[in-house]
Amino acid sequence: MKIFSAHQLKEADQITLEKQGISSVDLMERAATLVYEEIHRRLQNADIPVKIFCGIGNNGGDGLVVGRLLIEQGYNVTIYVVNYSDQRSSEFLTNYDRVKNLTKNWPVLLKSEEDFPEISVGDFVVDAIFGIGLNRPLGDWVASLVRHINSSGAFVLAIDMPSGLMADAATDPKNDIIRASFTITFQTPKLVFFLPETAEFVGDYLVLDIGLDRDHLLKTEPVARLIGKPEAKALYRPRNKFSHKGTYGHALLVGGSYGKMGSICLSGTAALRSGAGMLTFYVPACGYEILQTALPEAMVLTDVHEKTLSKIEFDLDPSVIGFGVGVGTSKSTQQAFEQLLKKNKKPMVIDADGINILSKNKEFLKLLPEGTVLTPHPGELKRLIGEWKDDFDKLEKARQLAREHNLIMVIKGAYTFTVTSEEIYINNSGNPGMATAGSGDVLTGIIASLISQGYEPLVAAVLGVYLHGKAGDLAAENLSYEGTIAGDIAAHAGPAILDLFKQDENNEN
Ligand SMILES: NC(=O)C1=CN([C@@H]2O[C@H](COP(=O)(O)OP(=O)(O)OC[C@H]3O[C@@H](n4cnc5c(N)ncnc54)[C@H](OP(=O)(O)O)[C@@H]3O)[C@@H](O)[C@H]2O)[C@@H](O)CC1
Ligand SMILES: Nc1ncnc2c1ncn2[C@@H]1O[C@H](COP(=O)(O)OP(=O)(O)O)[C@@H](O)[C@H]1O
Ligand SMILES: [K+]
Repeated sequence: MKIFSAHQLKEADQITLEKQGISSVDLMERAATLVYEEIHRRLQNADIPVKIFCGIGNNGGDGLVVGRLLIEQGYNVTIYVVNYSDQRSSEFLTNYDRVKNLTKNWPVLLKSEEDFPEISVGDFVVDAIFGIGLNRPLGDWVASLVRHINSSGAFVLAIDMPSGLMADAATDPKNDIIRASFTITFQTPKLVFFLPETAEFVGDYLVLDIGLDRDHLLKTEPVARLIGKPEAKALYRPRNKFSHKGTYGHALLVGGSYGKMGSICLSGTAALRSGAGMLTFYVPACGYEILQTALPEAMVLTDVHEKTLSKIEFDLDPSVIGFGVGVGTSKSTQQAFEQLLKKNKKPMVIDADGINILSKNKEFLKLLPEGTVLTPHPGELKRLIGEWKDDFDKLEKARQLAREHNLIMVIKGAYTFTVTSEEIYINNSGNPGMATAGSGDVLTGIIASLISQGYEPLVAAVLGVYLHGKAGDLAAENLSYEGTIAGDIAAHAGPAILDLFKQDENNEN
């Protein structure tokens, strides 16, 4: 699914109005009617107080329409107008009159803190104060209204965006932002729904297709793409009946150290479980028996050194090299990595201490082959690109590094972002059960495996991240979040591939 900026959405609104020959009041009616239907479907005429807080722009206009439709349906609704300015939009005004015509009363006007109504835990609050038009922090009393709503404990449904968040810019965490229980958003989710600093304000979200012009949206380059099952399925390439193990490449995983051989074992298991034709480990000598025993399908080459890597030399022609898992950052390992980079031309996936070594030796970056995939978690990323001011700054810095060295940056998190010099892909699978030691090692193995099978590194990263998350989801279905460990994620890589072709009841990933 494409993610558009506020500017792009406003442009699409305009084009839609022209092409469909409708007014913006009509489009607002259409969009807000869909919101009303969702609310009505959930509340089923329950007798709970519905309190709708409307701004004076078009987000407020949506709130007025929703309020009118709920009143017509017999709900117990109070509409409040958050009168932060006199510049009411014309769509707001049209719907303001429509509410008056229906109820014979004007909505309740809020102009300062003294006007705030009581909000009880059992109320159903609708936040229609600001949508994608917010472009600066909330003013004084509006900010305290947001605090008032947040501290009420009531269920809060945000229309389009939680008020206080901007669609495509960072919000200072000190600012007040509606903490929505649920957000119903129009046409596409917004970028801030997925960023660690802002995602928590959105709650669960639902995207409503409000019928913006399809042709225009199709040809508009989005700010990011959300990768769910349909997108992942489109990337998957089925196997040829007459293929053999050579068709699916030979993955070489270099890493491990004394006491950390499990990490590379997890990567290797995931690599084979996601389809690599052959797998060789290159590890310190102490890993030999461990790996031959734990994963008999793999071959093992060893370093002369017992506990850490000191010289990476092998007589095979790998399709991909995965480096860094459990490898440590000793001086000799750093040197061995440098020597490997100097002679290697094969695609690479670099994780964990491999990234830490790059951070300590920035000059190694220019030795990386084109399209190298780096898979940092936030700590590793910080060592690599330095501190960031906010999530947008982080994305920009990651993008700059990607551009400078032709890299694919897989920034891991609850929503993993894959960033190239041009594009952003946001993964929509995975769960908190994956916050467990070694789950990142599994991802390294899956991405290396897909590259070894012939997928382009970017496709391997995007599809690999999706399959990894889905494998975590399938594992947690049987084992619970708490009971899922990294090995279970690796074991479910195959079921995650099978799941691409399963029809879902609710059409979600
Ligand atoms: N036909 C359509 O277009 C459709 C639109 N739809 C709905 O419209 C929503 C966007 O509406 P909107 O553009 O009117 O912006 P909204 O978020 O209501 O803000 C109002 C104005 O407030 C201002 N402002 C900004 N920050 C401020 C601040 N901190 N403190 C005070 N004022 C501030 C700023 O104006 P400014 O002062 O910058 O000139 C801004 O314009 C969208 O989210 C969706 O819900 C749907 O109905 C689908 C069809
Ligand atoms: N809450 C979560 N939701 C979805 N995925 C998660 C969550 N927590 C962790 N993950 C995923 O688990 C993996 C953790 O990787 P990492 O931090 O490198 O772990 P390790 O170093 O233990 O292998 C990442 O792919 C990340 O996206
Ligand atoms: K809102």
